[in-house]
Amino acid sequence: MTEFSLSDLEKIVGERARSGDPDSWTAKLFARGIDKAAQKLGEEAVETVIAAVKGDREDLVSESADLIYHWLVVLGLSGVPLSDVLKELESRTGRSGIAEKASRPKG
Ligand SMILES: N=c1c2ncn([C@@H]3O[C@H](COP(=O)(O)OP(=O)(O)OP(=O)(O)O)[C@@H](O)[C@H]3O)c2ncn1[C@@H]1O[C@H](COP(=O)(O)O)[C@@H](O)[C@H]1O
Repeated sequence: MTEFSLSDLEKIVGERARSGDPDSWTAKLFARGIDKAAQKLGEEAVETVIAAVKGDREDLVSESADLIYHWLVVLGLSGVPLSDVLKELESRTGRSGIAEKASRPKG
């Protein structure tokens, strides 16, 4: 299991966005703004769906990586930290009772 996390990628995206490096895809996307970044996110989502429906495992992994990267770019451009999304997801575990069920003794 890799140690690499979404939080690591969020940091890289933030650093590359601020780098001004002409070779950086991240810096280019940030310069082009939210409309272009959101469009790319939509395209990667569609490509991920196609890979899943085709049952192409290799493409599904690759397109999922593109999707998550572009999603973090859109979050960054929108000023939404990843931690806000994780907090929202965490709050939903309580809503469904999964967290309580997991800690309850069996039997
Ligand atoms: N994870 C990614 C990542 N996934 C996809 N991409 C880029 O996303 C782009 C999408 O490719 P497409 O073919 O869909 O787009 P395109 O045809 O080139 O562009 P358009 O014609 O649609 O405008 C490609 O240029 C990919 O290289 C990524 N670019 C960067 N990262 C991460 O960001 C880091 C910093 O990258 P740079 O900002 O490029 O230094 C990298 O080390 C990676 O960790």
